[in-house]
Amino acid sequence: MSETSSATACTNGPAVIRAENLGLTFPTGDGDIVALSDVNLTIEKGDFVSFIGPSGCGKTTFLRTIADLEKPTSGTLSVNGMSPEEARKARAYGYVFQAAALYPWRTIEKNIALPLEIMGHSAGEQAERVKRTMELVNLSGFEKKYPWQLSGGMQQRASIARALSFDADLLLMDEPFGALDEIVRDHLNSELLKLWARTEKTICFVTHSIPEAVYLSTRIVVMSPRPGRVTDIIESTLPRDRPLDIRETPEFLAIAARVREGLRAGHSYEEGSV
Ligand SMILES: Nc1ncnc2c1ncn2[C@@H]1O[C@H](COP(=O)(O)OP(=O)(O)OP(=O)(O)O)[C@@H](O)[C@H]1O
Repeated sequence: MSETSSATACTNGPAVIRAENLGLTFPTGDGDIVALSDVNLTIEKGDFVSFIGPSGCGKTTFLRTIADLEKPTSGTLSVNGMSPEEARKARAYGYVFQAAALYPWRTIEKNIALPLEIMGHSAGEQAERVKRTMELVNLSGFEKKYPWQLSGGMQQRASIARALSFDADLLLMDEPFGALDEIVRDHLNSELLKLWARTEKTICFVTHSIPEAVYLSTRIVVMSPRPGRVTDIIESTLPRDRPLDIRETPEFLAIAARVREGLRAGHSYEEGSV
C-alpha cells in the first residue's frame, strides 16, 4: 500500500484511534526534530496493530502521543472519540513499557493494585481485580513475591497485568518483550495472543522484530525515519488462532516478506531486525 492510500485506509466503524495529518516536532538546541510527519491512521476496536521501523522513526512518540505524554504540533488525534487528554483522564488505556517498571518495595499484587489504589477502588474490588488479572497472565501463586524474585518474563507479565487491572479497552505496549530471550519471548507472544482473544482488547504494539509483528498483528504499520512517517500498512491474512508453528507457513513468510519490502522501501532495512 502506498503512503497516499494508507492515508485513507480503514475509516469505517467506531475508531479507537484516529490520527489525521498528525505531526510532532521537538524543538532542540540543534534545531527541530520532526518525530512524526503527516501520520494518517485509523485503528478499529479489537485490532492488534504493530508498529515497526528503524530506531528514531517515531514509534514510541506515536504511542506517547496517544497516551497524552506528548502533544501533537499539527493534525488531530482522537482516542475512543476523545482528545488524548480526555482519554487519559478517563483511563482509556493501559501502558506497558519496555522495562517492567515495577516498584521493588511492593509485592506483585501490590504493584498490580497500584492504579486501582490511585483510582480509589475499594480493597475488595482491588483484590478481585488483582486476582482476575493475575490469572489472565498466568501469575497466580506469585501474589506475595517481590519483583526481584521473578524472572524477566514474569515481571513483564506482571506489568501487563497492571496495565489490564483497570480494564481499559486499549493496551499500548512499547517493545514489551524486547529485552527477553527468544524462548521466553515466543512464549509471551503466544500468551499475549490468547489474552487478546479472551479480552477483545485493542492493542498497539511497538516492535523491532518482523516475525513478532507478523505473528501478533491483524495489521502492521511500517514506519520510516527523517521525518517519522507511515510508509505502509499491511493487513494480515493469517487466522486469529495462531499456533507458534504458523511462522513456518508460506502465508506467514509471504507477509514477513511484504513487511521487509516495506522497510526496504523506506530505505531502512537491515538483515534480521530493524
Ligand atoms: N523529548 C524529545 N526531545 C527531542 N527529541 C526527541 C524526544 N523524544 C524523541 N525524540 C526524537 O524523536 C525521534 C523519534 O523518536 P522515537 O523514540 O519515537 O523513535 P522510535 O521509533 O521509538 O525509536 P526506537 O526504536 O529507538 O525506540 C528520534 O529522532 C528521537 O531522537
